[in-house]
Order: sequence, then structure tokens, then C-alpha cells
Amino acid sequence: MDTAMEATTGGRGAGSRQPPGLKRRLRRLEEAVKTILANIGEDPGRPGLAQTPERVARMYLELFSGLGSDPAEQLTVLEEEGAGDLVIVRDIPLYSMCEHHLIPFIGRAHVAYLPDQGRITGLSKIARLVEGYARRPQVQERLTRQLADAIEARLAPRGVAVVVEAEHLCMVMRGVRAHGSRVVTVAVRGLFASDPAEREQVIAQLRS
Ligand SMILES: Nc1nc2c(ncn2[C@@H]2O[C@H](COP(=O)(O)OP(=O)(O)OP(=O)(O)O)[C@@H](O)[C@H]2O)c(=O)[nH]1
Ligand SMILES: [Zn+2]
Repeated sequence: MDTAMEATTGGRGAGSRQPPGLKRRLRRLEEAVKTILANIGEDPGRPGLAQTPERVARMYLELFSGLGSDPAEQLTVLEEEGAGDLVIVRDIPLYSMCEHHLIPFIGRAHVAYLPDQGRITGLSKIARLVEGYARRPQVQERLTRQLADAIEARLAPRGVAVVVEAEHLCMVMRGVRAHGSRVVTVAVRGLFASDPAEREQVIAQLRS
């Protein structure tokens, strides 16, 4: 985690220089990509691949930029007197990386929460939360749970429900080659966990 922290905390201020750790990590990633290319039977020296290790190194830091920060901190708490009705944000795009194979799983997240005492969050913040947890090596169940836990911890709502629907390229491009299969995961907290009728209703709304 220490090295991940370097990448995400470095270079934030205007004109600030990259921390030395970041350059070293990029160089090591480039070396690793060259090693992969050589060992799959490619020639890392051929012109078409000349920039590839550097490009892939930068891409990996982007794809895994959710490491080393706490996405829950992005959930600002707004006090809106009287806000107590269900809030649903559906179809949030999701691009994450399966931690078993390091290839993408792609889908949508749907989030609902029932505010308590007028505590709500900015709507964009929920999409930011999804991005923060998605940009790291993941499994879908943990991602789903982390989204529900973050909203519960920050907003202390009466209930939270999260549904994630995704296609795992590790199940499609390789292995079992289950084309068209979709994985659906659900996490519920508060009222949606304790009351089966409420749970059923909110999940139906999220999946409709
Ligand atoms: N529960 C869960 N499993 C996942 C997720 N992403 C990938 N997997 C599974 O992780 C498992 C890894 O199993 P292994 O047997 O170690 O790896 P493998 O030989 O490549 O497995 P196959 O994919 O069956 O060929 C596979 O069953 C994947 O389908 C995820 O988000 N959640
Ligand atoms: Zn996988």
C-alpha cells in the first residue's frame, strides 16, 4: 500500500514534481511489460511495440488509481431538511479489474438509500464512489459490499441497497467462455436488510 500511496498522493499541487517513487514504479512496470511480451513469444524490440511498455505502465497506474485513497471520503454530507424519501441512482457505469486474472469486468451499479434526518449526498458523489472502488484489483462481491458500507458509514441512512451487474471477461474471453453470462451481486443494509418486503421492493426497483 505504501507504494500505491506514492502514486495517488504525488503530483497533486499545481507545479508539484512527481515523487521519485512514481518514476521508479513506472520504470519497473515497463520492465514487467517487456518481460511479458518476451515470454508470450513477441519481440519487444519490434517497432510497433516500441512505446507499448511505457503506455501500459501509465495505463496500469490509471486503472488502479483507486488504491491508496479512501473513496468514502468523497461522499460529502449535505443537510437538506425534510429529505427522507428514497434516492435511487441507477446505471452508473462500472469498469473494474478482476483480481484473479487482471482483466476487466464491466457493468453497471445501481444504488438506493433512504436518508435519515435530512442527510443526503451530492448525486455525482455516488458515481465517484463507484469509480474509487472499481479502480483497483477487485472481486464483484467486495466492490458491492464496499459501496453499501461507505454509504452507511458516511450518511447513516435508514437503509442502503446496492446492486451490481457485470460481465467478467475472464469468463467470456477465456476459461469457461460463458458468453452472455452476467453476474449480479446485492448488498443491503439497515431497513433493507431487516425487512424482507422492503428488500424485495427496493431490489426490484434497482433491477427494473
Ligand atoms: N466470486 C468471484 N469470483 C470471481 C470474480 N472474478 C473472477 N472470479 C473467479 O475466480 C476464480 C479463479 O479460479 P481459479 O481456479 O483459481 O482460476 P482459473 O483456473 O483461471 O479458473 P477458470 O476461470 O475456471 O478457468 C474463477 O472461478 C473466476 O471465475 C469475482 O468478482 N467474484
Ligand atoms: Zn477473473
